[in-house]
Amino acid sequence: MPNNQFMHPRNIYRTPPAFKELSIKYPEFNKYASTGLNGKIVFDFKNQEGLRLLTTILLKKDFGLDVDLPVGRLIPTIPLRLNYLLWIEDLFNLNYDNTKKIKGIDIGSSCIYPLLAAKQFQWSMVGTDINKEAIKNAIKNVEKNNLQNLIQVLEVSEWERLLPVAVDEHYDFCMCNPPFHSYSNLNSSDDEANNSIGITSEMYTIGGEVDFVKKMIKESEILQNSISIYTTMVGYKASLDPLKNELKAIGACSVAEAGFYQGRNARWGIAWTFQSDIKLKDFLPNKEFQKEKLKLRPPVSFKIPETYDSITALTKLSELLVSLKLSTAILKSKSDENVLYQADIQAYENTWTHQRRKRRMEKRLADSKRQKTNDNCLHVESDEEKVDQHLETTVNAKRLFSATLFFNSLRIDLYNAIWYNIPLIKGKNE
Ligand SMILES: C[S@@+](CC[C@H](N)C(=O)[O-])C[C@H]1O[C@@H](n2cnc3c(N)ncnc32)[C@H](O)[C@@H]1O
Repeated sequence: MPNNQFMHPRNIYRTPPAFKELSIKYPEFNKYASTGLNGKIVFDFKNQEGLRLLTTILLKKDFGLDVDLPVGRLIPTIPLRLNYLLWIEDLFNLNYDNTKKIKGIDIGSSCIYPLLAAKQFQWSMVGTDINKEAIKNAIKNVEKNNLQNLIQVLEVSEWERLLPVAVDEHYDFCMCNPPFHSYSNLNSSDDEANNSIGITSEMYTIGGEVDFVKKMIKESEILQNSISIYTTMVGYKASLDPLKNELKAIGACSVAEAGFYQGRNARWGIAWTFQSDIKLKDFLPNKEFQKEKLKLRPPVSFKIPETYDSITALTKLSELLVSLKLSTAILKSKSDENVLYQADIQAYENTWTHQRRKRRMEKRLADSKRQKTNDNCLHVESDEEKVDQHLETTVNAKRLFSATLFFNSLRIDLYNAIWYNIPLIKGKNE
């Protein structure tokens, strides 16, 4: 699973679940799994029924929680829930010793956060929701797990976030996984909204998550120290800036942010406090990784046509780098006879986004020309396309990169960006 190295260091799902073990222990799991040619169990993550089953199995196996996840409702991905909870735990570790009894509020609760928080950390939680069905399911799951002593479930009105719960009582924290999307996106082309599974009130709210959290911020301004640490998750990174501006405007003492990465999915967190004695800390594993990325990113290899000698391969690759406007500084080491070519590559602008589409268009054009001229170099283009695809996926977040390219008649290593395998065929120029 990509992105797992960005999970919270204490997240048990940094090591993906052992599907083989699950398939033996839970025979019903096999309905959604198959054995690949390499003997590995492949799970169908796109199947909602399968995903629901996997989530219930993991909750049982890893947390001793017996949870009913109703059909048609949001299926809570546990690695994400843990990433968020573990960041909150980090914030407590910064401020309190581990004997402190923690009391928190979860706004918008199918009860997954309170269940995990109570079971894993023994925090006592109040879970609120506006949806009667969600409340009913939450209560059922709390009772099923005998956690009534730690979890209370409350129905609240759509217009409120924290006030009804925290007005007369102090809480150590609050958390929230708000409906991300705005009703104006209902039936729109927003992929994120369209791909989410759940009922409308789980996913949509007036003004989207920014307005939802702004209301929470407004209430926090009234409540001040009634809650020591306010936190929320957001589904869009772009929501962080308007929320941080809002927090600045109301004079929050300190603000921190977090990145929750799991599988191919990312979410963000924001925390604030009005207490000057409370310390907050960012959790931005991706940013840390950006600093370290040149050391960490594993190379990816691509085969190039067997008919290429190393000079041809190098020429093709150089053409590609030039077309991507990458600056290439040749660093050929004279001392090492095996090194034919060594270069330092820098990107100053994002020229690779949509390269695949551009290539496809160019290929189509070239194909139609080729039909006329009966040219036979189709193979070469498709390999270049592969390199493009890789560059596109590797550096897709408009991330500029620097890479070192070595060429020694065996392979070209674009360290941290690409690993280009060159077969050992000596050309007549070598
Ligand atoms: C994205 S779901 C999150 C559910 C659960 N916390 C999770 O992480 O799986 C958002 C939830 O917020 C609830 N909700 C919407 N407006 C609310 C409000 N004003 N107060 C409390 N809950 C609300 C919805 O009914 C829904 O259950």
